[in-house]
Amino acid sequence: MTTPTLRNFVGGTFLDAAAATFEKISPVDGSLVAHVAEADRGTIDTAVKAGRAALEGRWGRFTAHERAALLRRIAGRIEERFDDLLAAEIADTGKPRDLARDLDVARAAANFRAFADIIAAEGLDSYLTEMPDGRRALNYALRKPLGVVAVIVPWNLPLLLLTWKVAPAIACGNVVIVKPSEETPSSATVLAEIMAEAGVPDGVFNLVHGFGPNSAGEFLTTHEGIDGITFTGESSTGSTIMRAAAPNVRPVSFELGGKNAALVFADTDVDRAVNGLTRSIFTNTGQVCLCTERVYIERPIFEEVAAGLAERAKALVLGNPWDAATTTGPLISLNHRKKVFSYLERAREQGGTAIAGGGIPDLGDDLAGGAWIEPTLWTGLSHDAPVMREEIFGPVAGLIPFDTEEEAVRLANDTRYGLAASVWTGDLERGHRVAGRMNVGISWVNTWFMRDLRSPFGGSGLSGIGREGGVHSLHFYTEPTNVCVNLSEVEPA
Ligand SMILES: NC(=O)C1=CN([C@@H]2O[C@H](COP(=O)(O)OP(=O)(O)OC[C@H]3O[C@@H](n4cnc5c(N)ncnc54)[C@H](O)[C@@H]3O)[C@@H](O)[C@H]2O)C=CC1
Ligand SMILES: O=C(O)/C=C/C=C(\O)C(=O)O
Repeated sequence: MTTPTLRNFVGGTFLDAAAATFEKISPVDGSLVAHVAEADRGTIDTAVKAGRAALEGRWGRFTAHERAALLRRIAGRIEERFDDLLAAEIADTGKPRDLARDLDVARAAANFRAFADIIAAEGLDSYLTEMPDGRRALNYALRKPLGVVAVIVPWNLPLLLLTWKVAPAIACGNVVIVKPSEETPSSATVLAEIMAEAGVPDGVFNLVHGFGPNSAGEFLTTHEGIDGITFTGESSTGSTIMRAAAPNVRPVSFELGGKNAALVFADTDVDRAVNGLTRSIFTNTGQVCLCTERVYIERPIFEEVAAGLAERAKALVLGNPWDAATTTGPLISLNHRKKVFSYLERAREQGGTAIAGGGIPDLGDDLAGGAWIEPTLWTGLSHDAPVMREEIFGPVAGLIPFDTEEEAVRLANDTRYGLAASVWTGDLERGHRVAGRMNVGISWVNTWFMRDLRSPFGGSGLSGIGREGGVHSLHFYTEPTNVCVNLSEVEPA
């Protein structure tokens, strides 16, 4: 089979020529997945112009009802092209087939349907105003699209995160220029085809490939024609993008890293907690911003929970993503493995004990070139160890005992991140109380990653700015114009 060349999609057309291309390498075995056309400044400029033309043309006159119908057509087409998206996502990430099927691709369709429903149901923010002198007025806020929105996403859940932003942006009448991660260009390219097939007007969805600094990412975020930026990725990249947005005072929505804690109380159902924690530590090889990397366990059940988790970690099956038995894929790249492995080395140097994993597995010659790493759990580390403080973004967590609820809350909140937490307890009153005290955007009780797309999603501190989801997305992707109509017959002189 010939290696595909993935192209930029601008103004409704896949562009033929690109000055430069780069290679996408499989994290499963190091093989070549695709050649990818890198967008230069000129390509970004053409995309901005195509977007602006769409806003000024037919797209700018679409009603909310028409946009909702379009989103539903896109969702339907995603389902028809399900197998292509699945293959693309697996080729780029190496994630297990069942995970890509049930999470990534399924959520892509769900994202479009959810925002079709949300935009169709959206009402106006309105007030009947009564002035002290007896005059009355009707105040209502019209919501207008921001305009040309830059969408920049990472490699961990490429299609899920892309559609999580594209769906509400389009629902609100914007045009988008999306830049997937250089590590995961394939599913976004299939999505561009789907957009055309679903009848999205030219220029509404534009796709540019490339890297961050001195490449498509930087060219996009610094372009004067961009009206807003939505980004998911590393906190330091968010900071760079914020600087890029500053000269033109553009709004940003950031979903950044996390160092998420789980609090396990002695009154919990241990089997249930171990099930949930196994998912929360190891799903997608720990490469979900919501994954648990710190587990605080009440002392009386520490050994039991640690043993249960270690047993489950050792039972995970690493291997070919298409094998039904595989539960765990590789990390995204050898480069990322180097970073994750450095935490394992440091944990060992600092006296940690790996009760599961701790190294690089030998999966045979076929997979020797892949970015594999063992699911790893540490005990014996202090709360100040890098494994307990810094975002690792891999299948690695540290377990630490605690003695009181107050101590557990203090440890969990002792971080500059503020994305997610989970609380495991048989006492629901305690569950509500502790979940509410977590300084995070998302706090789960006796579960993890159970999403309602209408609820606010995002983090505080180093974990982000703003919330997306439901009406929160509509607020980011629109600019309100308040209209005040005097209902009285008089106007004071
Ligand atoms: N959701 C999350 O919390 C995620 C966190 N990470 C963390 O980030 C680390 C690095 O992963 P990367 O994919 O390299 O994250 P990253 O933040 O560097 O990249 C995310 C996206 O931003 C783009 N980008 C990078 N620099 C940019 C710039 N200056 N201007 C505009 N766009 C730019 C990238 O090309 C990519 O599309 C991981 O090891 C992990 O710790 C990674 C992915 C998701
Ligand atoms: O469910 C979502 O909308 C998002 C989940 C995960 C991330 O945002 C991430 O890993 O970055």
